[in-house]
Amino acid sequence: MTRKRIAALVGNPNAGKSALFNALTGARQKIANYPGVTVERKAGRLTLPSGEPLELIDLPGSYSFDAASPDEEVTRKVVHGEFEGEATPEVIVLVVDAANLEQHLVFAQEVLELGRPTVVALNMIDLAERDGLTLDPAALSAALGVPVIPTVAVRGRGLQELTAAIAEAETHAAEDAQWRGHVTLPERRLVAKHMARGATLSASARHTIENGIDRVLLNPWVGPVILFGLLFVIFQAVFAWATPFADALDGAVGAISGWVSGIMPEGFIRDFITEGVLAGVGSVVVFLPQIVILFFFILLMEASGYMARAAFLMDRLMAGVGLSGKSFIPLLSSFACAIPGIMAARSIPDPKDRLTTILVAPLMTCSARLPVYAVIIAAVIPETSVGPGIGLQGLVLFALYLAGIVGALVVALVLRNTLAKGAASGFIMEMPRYQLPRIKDLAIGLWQRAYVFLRRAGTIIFMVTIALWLLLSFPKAEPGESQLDASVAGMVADGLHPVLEPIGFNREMSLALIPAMAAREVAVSALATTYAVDAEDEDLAAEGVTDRIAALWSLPTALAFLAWFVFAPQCISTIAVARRETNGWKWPTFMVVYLFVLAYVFAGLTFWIATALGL
Ligand SMILES: Nc1nc2c(ncn2[C@@H]2O[C@H](COP(=O)(O)OP(=O)(O)OP(=O)(O)O)[C@@H](O)[C@H]2O)c(=O)[nH]1
Ligand SMILES: [Mg+2]
Repeated sequence: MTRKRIAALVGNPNAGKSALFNALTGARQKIANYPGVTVERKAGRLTLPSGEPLELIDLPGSYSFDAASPDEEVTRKVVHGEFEGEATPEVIVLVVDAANLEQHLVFAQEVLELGRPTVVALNMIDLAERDGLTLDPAALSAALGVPVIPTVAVRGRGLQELTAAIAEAETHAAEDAQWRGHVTLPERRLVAKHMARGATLSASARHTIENGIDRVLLNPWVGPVILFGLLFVIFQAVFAWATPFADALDGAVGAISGWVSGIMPEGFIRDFITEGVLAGVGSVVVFLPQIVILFFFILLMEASGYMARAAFLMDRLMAGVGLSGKSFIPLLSSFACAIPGIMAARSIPDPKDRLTTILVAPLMTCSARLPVYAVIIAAVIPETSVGPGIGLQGLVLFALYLAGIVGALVVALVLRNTLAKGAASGFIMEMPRYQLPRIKDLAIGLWQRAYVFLRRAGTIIFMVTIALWLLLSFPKAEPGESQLDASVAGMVADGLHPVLEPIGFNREMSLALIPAMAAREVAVSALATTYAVDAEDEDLAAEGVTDRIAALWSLPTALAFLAWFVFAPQCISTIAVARRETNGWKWPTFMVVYLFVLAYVFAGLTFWIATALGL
């Protein structure tokens, strides 16, 4: 048996490599309309026309083999066969953006100089047409000395031809190796210019609309206002739009719980289902609508091309704290989850910039905090409006996100002047073209996020909540004694509570913090389960966690809890990823310590100030 052949997708960032990879292998790698989306190598399987399988590798985008950033380093290593545990790819699929040909042909020359069997995918032909360009693939093929296949990755156009060419390329290795290029960058640029011209049959300028939009969105005064307004709308929407759906889900969970109580005899199993599964896990699942709405906006920003504009707008602010717009995208990705955010920092060339970005990424409000914020806000912040269309709850949510952002900027400023000293590096990022998001991509993206959220609820959140429920349920309380007091969990809470009491935390909150280290949402399910187990009668047990918090917590206590969650490093996976990305325990340890200190101090300040103000 012969070894499976390998082909690698290589090209500039944002050329559509991952889109092609997905289309060819049926994978679901992340694609988005800004440079630097893929930061790791990913392998998939492609079946050639002969029926033979081929391993296709998706790689991070690169401007040159003189790797500047860790993600480009991966590309260089894989292509040169220096990547551990992987053979050198036989075929290179060079992906170039048809609408950006001149720019993409610079790196293309470097790739062709390797003299390997290469096939060029002239991708984004549709965008080139939109821009009024008519290209001549045959002319380009003649100039490059390798086959050129026009493709539209996102519509599946040209895939068969590309697959056939990949199969062919393997058998014509020697013939393809005729390219002998130029060595210096200015020379390559000149060659790229000539080749792009030679491959362009006609060009009519149709850039005006795009430039017009950018004149507004990138305007130094108007641009930030629009960005800020957009973020504001997002957090209003998270509350306003989600409410009917969240209420419906909440009602459904309550109804199921009532039904189970009705048909099942009293006892261990019934309590397990109602107090552990439904009250606990159910209290997290009801936040699905909020999560979906948040991701709807994030995906929209990613797909349209606005993300890179936002990075550009933020560059000046970021430079003020010693970072650059390059850090903005990893930080904004951390709104979803700090893990991909920290990994996205691989596209930052400067090691100290990158380290600082990794260390502050957990301060950005990840989506796992959303259920925690939402439950506390719903319980203690009145549902009033403070202006036309501006709800107080959405405003508080916005303020919490803002607190995380400001915290990250301040910490970055301190780090850049102490531990990770250095001047702000320049910011160069190409602006991707605007695209209308495709409904199908959006739907798949939302489905994936919803699935991730529900899978978390069904696995880690479920298991941790059940473990906590067991600890809460035993030993059984004597008559007249509260179940929380009697249980093992109660004893643990008693141990931790003295440390947290000065900053206004009650016993249930202290207890909830421990399992929440596994996943932040568990703070909600832990509180819900604690209150369900500890409820003295059926009526109390039927109340949701929001009502119980509203009844039992003072406003300063609730605000202190929110402040804690803005800063606390409540997530073990993030710590693990930080270890992997910084190659050691030193920086993750530092990260955990500084975040806990900030959490304690700010929760305390919030509690004391709120109490002093008589809230
Ligand atoms: N109109 C159009 N859009 C495309 C095409 N191929 C990809 N895109 C879009 O272009 C953007 C970039 O695609 P990706 O596949 O993420 O690009 P990439 O080369 O993997 O980028 P990096 O991972 O950052 O190096 C996404 O928004 C895609 O939806 C195409 O043929 N036509
Ligand atoms: Mg990619």
